[in-house]
Amino acid sequence: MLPTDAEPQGGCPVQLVVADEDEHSFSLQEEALERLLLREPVQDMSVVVVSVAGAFRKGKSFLLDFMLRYMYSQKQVRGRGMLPDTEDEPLTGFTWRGGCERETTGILAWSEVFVVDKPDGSQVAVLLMDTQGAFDSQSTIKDCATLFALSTMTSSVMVYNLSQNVQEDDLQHLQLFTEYGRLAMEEVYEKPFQSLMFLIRDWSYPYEHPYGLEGGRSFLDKRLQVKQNQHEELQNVRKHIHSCFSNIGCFLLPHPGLRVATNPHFDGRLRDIDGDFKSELVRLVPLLLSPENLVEKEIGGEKVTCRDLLLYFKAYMKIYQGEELPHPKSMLQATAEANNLSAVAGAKEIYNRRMEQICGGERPYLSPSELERHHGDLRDVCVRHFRSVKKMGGDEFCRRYQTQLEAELEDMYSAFCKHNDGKNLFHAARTPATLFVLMAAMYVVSMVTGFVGVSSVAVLCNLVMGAALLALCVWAYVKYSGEFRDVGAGIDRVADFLWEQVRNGEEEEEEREREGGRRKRGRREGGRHTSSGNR
Ligand SMILES: Nc1nc2c(ncn2[C@@H]2O[C@H](COP(=O)(O)OP(=O)(O)OP(=O)(O)O)[C@@H](O)[C@H]2O)c(=O)[nH]1
Ligand SMILES: [Mg+2]
Repeated sequence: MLPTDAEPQGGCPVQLVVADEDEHSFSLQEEALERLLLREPVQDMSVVVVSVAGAFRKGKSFLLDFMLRYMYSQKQVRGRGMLPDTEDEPLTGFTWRGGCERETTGILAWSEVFVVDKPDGSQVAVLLMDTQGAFDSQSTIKDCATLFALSTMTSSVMVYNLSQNVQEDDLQHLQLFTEYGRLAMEEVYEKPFQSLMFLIRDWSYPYEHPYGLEGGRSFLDKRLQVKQNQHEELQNVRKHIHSCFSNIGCFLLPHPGLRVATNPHFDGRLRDIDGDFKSELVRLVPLLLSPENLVEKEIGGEKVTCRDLLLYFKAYMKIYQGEELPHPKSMLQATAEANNLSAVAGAKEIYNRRMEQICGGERPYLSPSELERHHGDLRDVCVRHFRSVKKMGGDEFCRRYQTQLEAELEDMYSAFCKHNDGKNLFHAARTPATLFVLMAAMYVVSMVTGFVGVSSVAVLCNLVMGAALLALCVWAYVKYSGEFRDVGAGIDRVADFLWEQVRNGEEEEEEREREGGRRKRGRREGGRHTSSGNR
């Protein structure tokens, strides 16, 4: 048994990842991590990282403190047990407490990295890590996924702490969080993570599956079994979990007794803990931490040293702080988004199909006003269709997608307009016609100015005519061959510009004439009024 003075005196919990509650962001305490991992003699040793993660308020930190006791007991007297001689020793280490509000935030590690001699003679560094509990009322799904994923990615043994049973949603969350972790890993490994230990607390069915590792194995085999006639959704979760971890185990732990669970003054002393719990705990902790069972952290089949772990931590953190990863969402939000997106896609499909029938591919040119009328009608049909599809998320949420749909329909409309314009023969012939008119005008002006003797202007006109002829030839070649399309587009732009100038000139002229006509009519009517008044 562990002597009292072997309690974790020297060490303390060190915050490695700090959670910002308001911003829902995380930051790595690089200095603390460096102090922890870059110290002699552990920095070049292979590292074993044991972390405990799962929902909040389920005794994770409490369990880690027993692991600490075990590590200190190993350090002091080989072969001694993990429980202290005295039954009245309070449990210290990672901060734990009773009550319903969360305690641990971010990720913490124990300040002492333990050096352990393995039976094969090698020395490894053992790091214990505590993680913020998932699903507390202040964290979003993304926060929970980030911490869980970071914990999984950096540990060699991950204890998934569950209460009473393995529910389907426990598996679904594990799937979501590990997928989020896998996404952040640059290289794709067949089995990206190492050991996963399902730890079921307060196991109440020892008559079906006995406490401990063996009972856990038979229970988990049943739970994670992939069956032929199982629904695809259930199969996928199970296959995913099997594909993520190289080694999966399960341990069934009994309830520690009512004093542990409900007494506000319980301070962790063994006297208050049920015998069954203590005897199973003594079997559980060595399974994870005894020298022969230690699992060294590997990434891509390579053992990781403390120094490497520091680099991995920094790299993973950078990815989670960046914007390139998708945001994990709550089940309802993800479903509502999928519903709305599929309704948007359905409405767009209707619009596209009908517009294709009206003005698509082989259909002849349609007047722009007619096209706009069709677009208006169809837009209403599509929006009505979108609204009629049953969707989750509520009115306000759906309105956002309706606005998105309307904007996308306008984009599609402008693409159809362009396509329709392309079928207008006169539109297509605008560039050669403009160039041709330009050439003819330059020819006439050059003839007249040459005749009158202003030869410099005549030469200039000839030059412009030559340039227009060259542009016409190049344009024709581009249209025929489909090469140098940028040059063709440039010529089109110049021709359009000239065309618009001439048209603007004509419109201004017409406007002036109309204005003049109105004034004349006004004067005539004014004259008529005064003459009738005189009469
Ligand atoms: N029912 C039950 N309670 C336990 C068990 N182990 C510890 N507890 C009690 O659970 C309470 C919470 O313990 P913590 O270790 O602080 O829980 P935690 O999971 O770290 O909580 P957060 O840090 O808030 O996520 C304490 O009152 C413990 O006494 C257990 O196996 N079963
Ligand atoms: Mg805790």
